[in-house]
Amino acid sequence: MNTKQIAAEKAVELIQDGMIVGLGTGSTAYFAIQKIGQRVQEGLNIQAVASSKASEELARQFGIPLLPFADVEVIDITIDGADEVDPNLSLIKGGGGALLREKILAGNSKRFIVIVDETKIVPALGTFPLPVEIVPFAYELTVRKLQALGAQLKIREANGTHYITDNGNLIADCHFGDITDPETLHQQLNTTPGVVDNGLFVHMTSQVIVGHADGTLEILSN
Ligand SMILES: O=C(CO)[C@H](O)[C@H](O)COP(=O)(O)O
Repeated sequence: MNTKQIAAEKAVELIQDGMIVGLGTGSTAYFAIQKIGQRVQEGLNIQAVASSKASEELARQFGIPLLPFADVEVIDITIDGADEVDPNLSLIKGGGGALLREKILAGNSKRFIVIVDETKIVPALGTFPLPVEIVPFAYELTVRKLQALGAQLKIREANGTHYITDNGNLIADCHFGDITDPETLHQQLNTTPGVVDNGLFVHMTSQVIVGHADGTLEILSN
């Protein structure tokens, strides 16, 4: 079992009968979705909501019952990966492009459990480029505003053209150097016209489950 899978399967132990479960996106979340599917086949009675079309598809493949968002008041637990985790358990997410829906799930969850391998634990956020979701309309202007905030950025591409999120938007992958005050940067970004949301998750994490290369697990919480 690899380190991502160890962390993912530990997180899935927290799921109990009757819960509404938020499904993250990415290669670590994949292992969680797979394990949830296995538990459902063994009789676990839950319903789930997905943070991306890809995870929705996986949930279907693994036989996990999905719930329309209109029917959800609150999610009991969301399990998701991250690109970086700092000592305050602030995160960079969105490497897989699903940051907006992931944040909606996390923000509507009683518990937001982050699953990572040890390489994601950093002293300060910012080595991984911060994904910022921006609307296609006048995106060149939005890019200039982001540059004025200090970003060196690239518009994400896939198959030789702009990468388009599940919400029909673009992603600007932004380097700001070390992000020592994620709360302020989050606010600056999300008050920039044209920005839909950004991949900083501040004061949202309940627990981080870290898989180490030697096979051990570590649980971080504030
Ligand atoms: O935020 C995400 C997707 O938008 C992922 O959780 C993040 O990119 C980590 O991915 P992985 O588990 O594949 O390393």
